[in-house]
Amino acid sequence: MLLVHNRIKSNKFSSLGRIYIRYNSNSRNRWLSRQQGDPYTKEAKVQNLRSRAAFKLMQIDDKYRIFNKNTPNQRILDLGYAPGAWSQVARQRCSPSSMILGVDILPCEPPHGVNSIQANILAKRTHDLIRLFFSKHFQLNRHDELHKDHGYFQNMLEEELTHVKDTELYREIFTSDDSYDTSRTNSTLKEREKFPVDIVISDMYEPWPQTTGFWNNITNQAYFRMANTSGVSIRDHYQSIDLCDAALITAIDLLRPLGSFACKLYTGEEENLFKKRMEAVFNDVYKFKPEASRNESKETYYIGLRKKRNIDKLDVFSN
Ligand SMILES: C[S@@+](CC[C@H](N)C(=O)[O-])C[C@H]1O[C@@H](n2cnc3c(N)ncnc32)[C@H](O)[C@@H]1O
Repeated sequence: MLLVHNRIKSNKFSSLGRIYIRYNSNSRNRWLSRQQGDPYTKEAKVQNLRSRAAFKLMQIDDKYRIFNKNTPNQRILDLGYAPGAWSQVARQRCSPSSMILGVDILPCEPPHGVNSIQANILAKRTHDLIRLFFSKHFQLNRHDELHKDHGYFQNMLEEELTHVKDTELYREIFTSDDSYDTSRTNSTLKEREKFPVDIVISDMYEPWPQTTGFWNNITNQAYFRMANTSGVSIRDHYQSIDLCDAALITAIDLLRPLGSFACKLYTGEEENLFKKRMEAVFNDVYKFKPEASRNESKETYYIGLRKKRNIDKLDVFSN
């Protein structure tokens, strides 16, 4: 990431003082010419996919069969979903009755048939919102169809959380382990409510280049809060490990036993430790570099299948 003093570059934003700019013009030009000649970028346009990243997930799914069109009512959580290409793939490859929730720290209009919230996955409240979104007990807007097509219901979800958080039923279902009243509902249902997600996919890391709309100087500076790849591999690796751990913790907390997981990692010296943590959570763990991932990129993908039961987070992270 290039730190510049904005006044040096341009008078336009001088009152805002310092800003971070992700690209200098050379690296931006390199990026643009690579994109222009890239067959996956072209094909993404033809197929109306929001980015070439879609093909990486397709290739992961072709090999490991994460999605299943014949399984109804699946619940899919897409972490770092913006601009939405992975969610589009999930939408295409899951049954129409499946629910997909995209979470991103950036604002983004989700693709058709996908819901979204703008939230930081590192915050516990984000986990609460995700659980509430997928909950059968507290299902929102049963009567309207709004949530089926659009993601613009975040305020309703936040409001609902404020209302239900202190209720006994919420505590019983979401927070207590032992004192749950099984006469109210059976234990399978309880497990489904506590671990409501069938598939977690995470491509969290670099944001897509923004060509329209807001720019770095918007008031809440969302662009600063995420991890941009810097080109300095050691920095990229550690930031990536943090986000992979955040995705793994989300999977421990919200993914159902036997559920599936896929996440992107920028390789580096802590990769083996991450792999061990994956092995503590999933029965089958694979590392895979899809063809659509550029050779020169340090990204690789970890796939976890058949999540184990009764995982102790402390055990996973004390290795
Ligand atoms: C490479 S993009 C994802 C591309 C997406 N999978 C697609 O196919 O369109 C990575 C995304 O991760 C998001 N991100 C980074 N840190 C995050 C965090 N802590 N919480 C939520 N999203 C985050 C970024 O905002 C960015 O949009």
